[in-house]
Order: sequence, then C-alpha cells, then structure tokens
Amino acid sequence: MIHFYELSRLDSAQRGRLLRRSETVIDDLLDYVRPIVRDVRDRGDKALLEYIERFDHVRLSADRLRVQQADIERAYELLDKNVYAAIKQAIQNVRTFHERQLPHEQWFTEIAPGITAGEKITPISSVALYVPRGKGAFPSVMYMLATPASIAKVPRIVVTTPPGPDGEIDPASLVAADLCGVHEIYRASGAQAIAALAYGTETIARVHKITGPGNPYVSAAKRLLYGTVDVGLPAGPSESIILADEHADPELVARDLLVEAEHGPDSSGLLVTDSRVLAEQVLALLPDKIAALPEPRQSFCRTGFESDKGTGGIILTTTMSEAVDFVNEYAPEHLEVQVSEPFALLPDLKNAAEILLGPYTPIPTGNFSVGTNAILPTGGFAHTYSCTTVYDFLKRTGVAYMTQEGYKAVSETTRRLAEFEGFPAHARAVTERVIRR
Ligand SMILES: NC(=O)c1ccc[n+]([C@@H]2O[C@H](COP(=O)([O-])OP(=O)(O)OC[C@H]3O[C@@H](n4cnc5c(N)ncnc54)[C@H](O)[C@@H]3O)[C@@H](O)[C@H]2O)c1
Ligand SMILES: N[C@H](CO)Cc1c[nH]c[nH+]1
Ligand SMILES: [Zn+2]
Repeated sequence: MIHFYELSRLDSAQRGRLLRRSETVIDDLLDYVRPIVRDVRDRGDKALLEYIERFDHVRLSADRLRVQQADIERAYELLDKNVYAAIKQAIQNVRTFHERQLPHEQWFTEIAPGITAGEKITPISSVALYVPRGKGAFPSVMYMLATPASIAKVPRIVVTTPPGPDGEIDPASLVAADLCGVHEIYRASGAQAIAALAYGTETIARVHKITGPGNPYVSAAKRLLYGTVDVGLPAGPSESIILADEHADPELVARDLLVEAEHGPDSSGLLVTDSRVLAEQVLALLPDKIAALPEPRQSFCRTGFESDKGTGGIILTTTMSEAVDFVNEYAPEHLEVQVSEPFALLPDLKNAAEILLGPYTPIPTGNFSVGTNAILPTGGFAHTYSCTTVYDFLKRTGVAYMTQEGYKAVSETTRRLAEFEGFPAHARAVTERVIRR
C-alpha cells in the first residue's frame, strides 16, 4: 500500500520521521564510518585501496588511482555521440546560468568622507568534487559541480569518483570533467575518498574544500570531517515534493513523483496537495507505474512509497495554505509546483533548494538541462543552505582603507567601544595615533 497521510491526522512521530527522512540513516552510520576515516588518515593510500577493494570489489594499485590523459582520450572514443551532444548542450545551459552569478573581483564604497570599504573576491585554492557512482553513473553531477568551479577559476579542481566493476570511471563522467576543465581525477569512492581528500595521502594531496552529493556513507564521513576540511552543503539522498492543486494532471504528477524516488531506498518523493480527487487519482496510478520500472529502481520506489522505513507518499491537506506551510517546514531539495497559478504562489514558498514551476518544468529538466544547479541541500537543510553556485567556490574578504580624516572620524568611537569591552590594547592602538613616517 502506498503511504497516504492526511496532514491533520499525522501524529508527531510520523511527522518527525518525514521531516528528518534520510538524516536518521546518516546519524546511525557515524560510528560505522569513523574507523574508516581514521584508518585512511593514519595509513593513507594503503587504507584507501583496501576499502575500495572491500566496498567496490575492485583491486587497484596506487599508481592506478589517478586518471591519465590516455584514459580521457579513450573515454571520448567510447562515449555514444548522442550522449556527448546531450552533455554539451546541458553544459552550455548550466554555464550560461552560472556565469550570471559571477560577482566583480572587487568592489569599494565610500562609507563616510575618508573611509573606503569593500570586498575582494578570491577563488578557493583547491576544491574536490565528489561525483557518486554506486547506483548509477552521474556525468550530470560532474558538470553541475565542475562548471561553477571553473567559472570561479578555482586553480586546483580535483574529482574523486568510484571505479566501476572493471576498475574504470564511466566515460561520460570523464568527458564531462574534461569539457569543464577539471585538473585531477582519482578513482576513489565513498567515505574513504572523503577522508583521503581531507587528510591527503601519498597520491592525493589534501584539498581545502570538498563538495558534491553522496550516499549516507559519504554524508556521514563529511559530517565527521567537519572542522578538518570545509565539507560544503549537505547533499545526501535525493528527495522531492510535488505541490499540486486540483488543476494538475494526475498522470504527470504520478510520473514526476517517481523521479527522485527511483534514486535509492533512502530517497523520498512526496505529493502534497489540497485536492482529495487528485490525491486519489495519483494513488490509483502509482502501483502500475512503479511496477513498470526495471530493477533495482522498482524496489527503490517500493521501499520509499510502501515500506515502514520509506519516507515517500501522498499527503493531503485541507487547504493550499496548509500545504505551503508543510512544504516550508519540510524544506525539500526539489520542489515542483503544479498549481493553476504557480508564479502567484512563489512569494509564499520560502524553504526549498530548487523550485520548478508549471507542468513543462519537470524535475529531470532541473536535474540535467534547464541550467539551474541540481546539487542541492537535502534533509531539511534548505532552511539555511542554498543551491550550489559559483559562490561555493569563492570567498569574500572585507577590505578597508582610511585617510587621516576618516580615521579621526571613527577613532573616538573605536576607543570607547574597546574600553567598554575591556580591551586596553585595542583602545591604546587608537589613542593619540600619530603617523611618524
Ligand atoms: N543532493 C544531491 O544534489 C544529489 C545529487 C545526485 C545524487 N544524490 C544522491 O547521491 C547518492 C549517490 O549514492 P550512490 O550509492 O549512487 O553513490 P556513492 O558514490 O555516493 O556511494 C557509493 C560508494 O559507497 C560505498 N559503499 C557502498 N556500500 C558500503 C558499505 N556497506 N560500507 C561502506 N561504504 C560503502 C562504496 O565505496 C561505493 O563506491 C544517492 O543517495 C543519490 O540520491 C544526491
Ligand atoms: N536528482 C539528483 C539531485 O538530487 C540529480 C540527478 C542526476 N541524475 C539524476 N538525478
Ligand atoms: Zn534525480
């Protein structure tokens, strides 16, 4: 039976479970992942290679960790020409979108006479992109991460991605990396790759920031390494809400509901609607649509929509305003809005990492081709985190310059506040400050 909830009848435990979704799984894995992270810290490449062998069933030597130019050239030969063309068009749209985000390298304003202040923008010097490959290959994740990194001009863009059963990286992801100007690519997977990037090994030099999505093992490793390295936005198992009213087409809603649910058993697809008629139509359509999916996607959807641990389903509310309140509390990664006037609802939608409006903007277009970024905060973190942007690869530094006139205007204020806070050295630095040379 597909999960069907009436919002007003959800008890607090059920509500809490939906709101926490995959975050609970990540919490439970911290103790399991901790020894893996420590082992890679202590034994470097040797430990990394052992864990790759254990979890990916691929035996690599240290000299095979890094992808060579010949591997990239072979990937171009292996890649289907139509897939290549699709990747090129998608990258173009993603590039156009992200170029608009790029801020000026620096800006200054006059705060008061003699006081100039502004910001200087600098690319982060080294960033690693984790591109998943457990339940499928993700060239789209490669270009969603590498495009803004290259627009931001990060001098060292590193990628780690798991090897397939043949020990190779999927050709589409390699080509996407090359098209986007990635500098180093390593065959390295899961929590062990995150630890290698954070601490460095004999082969992989450490980076200052790691970004990119991953399964709960990857997310748990990032959570443990917070404080050692910048772990970026929390992008765990994919999830979506379709917010719909009685005008939505049940056939399209049912199809779109499976989109993020098919990522894995820990993914969530929720329909939130104030229309009982729509909810019941979608409920009737879903079983056949799930049954038509190939394995393992079918089982992933069954777990999400039907099992006790699944967090997908249909939520019926009494009003659209109640539906919007729930969406804002849930803060989904992807929000698809299928109501009669989507733009009219936009001002009320506060917490979602991505909002796709209308029946012609289904979630897969956001995942792949419309131009917006699909690497997004999950698990409710869209309350505070943004979608991936060029800003994830840049940092801002405040810069100020004062003339003697400007200094005189703030020195007394500075001294008084320094004394009030109990900092005599701060106060003395602005008392009778005479420039002798
Ligand atoms: N939020 C986003 O923007 C976004 C985008 C794309 C994908 N995703 C999510 O990313 C995830 C990708 O997951 P994936 O599994 O396909 O790839 P992945 O690369 O994240 O994880 C696969 C790796 O996990 C490790 N692993 C597997 N079983 C293990 C075990 N028992 N113990 C320790 N390590 C183990 C292996 O090393 C394996 O290579 C999915 O949850 C998907 O929903 C999120
Ligand atoms: N749904 C993912 C982000 O949550 C993006 C993606 C890539 N490929 C398929 N889907
Ligand atoms: Zn997806």
